[in-house]
Amino acid sequence: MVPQISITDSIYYVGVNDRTKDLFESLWPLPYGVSYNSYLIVDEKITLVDTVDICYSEQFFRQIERVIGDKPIDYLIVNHMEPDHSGSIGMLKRRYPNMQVVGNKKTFTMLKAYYPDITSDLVTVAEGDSLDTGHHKLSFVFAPMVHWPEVMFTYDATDKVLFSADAFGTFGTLDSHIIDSELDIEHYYQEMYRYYACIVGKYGSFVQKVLQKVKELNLPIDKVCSTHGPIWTNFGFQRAYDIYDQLSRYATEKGAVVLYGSMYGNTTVMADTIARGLGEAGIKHVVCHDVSRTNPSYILRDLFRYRAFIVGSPTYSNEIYMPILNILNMIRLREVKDHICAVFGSCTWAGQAVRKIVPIMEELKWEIVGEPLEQMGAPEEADLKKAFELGQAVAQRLHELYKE
Ligand SMILES: Cc1cc2nc3c(=O)[nH]c(=O)nc-3n(C[C@H](O)[C@H](O)[C@H](O)COP(=O)(O)O)c2cc1C
Repeated sequence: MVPQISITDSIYYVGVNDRTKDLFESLWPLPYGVSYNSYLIVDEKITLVDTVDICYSEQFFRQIERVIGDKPIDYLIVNHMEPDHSGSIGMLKRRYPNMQVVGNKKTFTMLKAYYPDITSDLVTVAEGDSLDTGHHKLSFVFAPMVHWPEVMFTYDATDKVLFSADAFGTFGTLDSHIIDSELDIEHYYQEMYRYYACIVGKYGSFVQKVLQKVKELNLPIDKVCSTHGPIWTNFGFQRAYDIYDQLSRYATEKGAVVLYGSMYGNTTVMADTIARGLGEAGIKHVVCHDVSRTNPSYILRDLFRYRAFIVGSPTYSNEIYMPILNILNMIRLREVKDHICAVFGSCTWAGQAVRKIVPIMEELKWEIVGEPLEQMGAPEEADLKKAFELGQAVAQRLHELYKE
C-alpha cells in the first residue's frame, strides 16, 4: 500500500500539485507548476487546515478519505480565503455537513461573498484564541495583509507546527516529497523571489509586522507549513525566512536591472551599451530584460532583488511604450522602495517617453542617477558614449552604497 504523506504522527499532507495552470492569477507563468497545500490533523476531533483550488476537489476529497476513511471532518480552519485555497469549501461542506468552519470576522465576510449558503456552524476566533481538538492545541496568530486582510496563521503547540498560509510560500510542485530536506530545494528558493515579488510584494510592512509578532511570541516551531511549496524544517527554513525578511524590508543586493522596450532595435543598442558600462565598472549582477519578451514576473523578481533599475522606452504616439508603462504601473502598485535608477529612451520627432518616466521615478522617491538620455533614431557614437557613461555612473553609485 502506498504510504500516507505524513508530517508528524497525526498531521497529514492532503494537498495537490497543479501542472496544468499556465498562469497563476492569469498573470504569472508556472514553469515548475504550483502546489496547493492542505493539512489534516487527525485527533479526537478531525481538523482540516485550508483546502485546494476547485479544479482539484475530487482528487483532494479522495486523499482525505484515504486518511480518515468515512469519519467526518469536525473543523475546517480557513487561514486564507483566496480561491486557490478556499475553492473546495463549498463542496467540502456539502460532503461533511456538520463540519464547523473556523475563521475570523473578516474570513466570514469573505466566506459569505463566495459561499452565501454557508451560514451555520461558523466558529469565529480572535487573535490568540485557542482550539482544542483532543490531543492537539491550536491557536491563531493574525497576519493581516499577508497578503489579504483575513489571513491568519494557525499554530499547533502539540506538534510545534506553524501553518503559515501563503507566507513562506513559493511556486513549484512537490514532485517526490513534501519535506524540504528530501527535495532538490534550490529552484524553490529561486521561485520564492518571484512568488514574493508578484504575490506578496506590495505588503512588505505587513510581512515585517507578522515576522516580528511571531518572533516575540517565541513559539517553539519544528515545521512551517505554507499553502504553497515545501514544508520547511530546520534544514531549509532559515533561508526561506531570510528571503521573506530581505524582500519585505526592500533590502536589495548590489546589482542592476536594465529594462527596455524596443520595436526597431535602437533602444536595445542603448540598453546593451548601458549594461556594458555597468559590467566594465565591475558590477557582476546585471540583468537585461526586453519588456516584450520577458513576463513581468521575472522583471519584478529581479527588481526586488537588485538595487539599480535602469529603464528605457521609445516614444510611442506621444506616450511611454505601453509594455514599459504596464511594468511601471506594476512597480507603482507594489510601492517598491529604496532603489536607484536611470532613464533613457528613443524617439524620432518629439520625445515624450523619458519626460513621462522621470516623474514616475520621482513619485517612487527613487534616486535618479545621471542625466536621462533620449536620442533621435539610431544612436550615434556620442549617444553610445553617454549610455556607456550612464552605466558607469550607476555602477559608481552602487560601489558607494555597497562598500566591500
Ligand atoms: C507606432 C509608432 C509611434 C511612434 N510615435 C512617436 C512619437 O509620438 N514621437 C516620436 O518622436 N517618435 C515616435 N515614434 C518613433 C520611435 O519612437 C523611434 O523610431 C524610436 O527610435 C524607436 O525605438 P526602437 O528602435 O528602440 O524601437 C513612433 C514609432 C512608431 C513605430
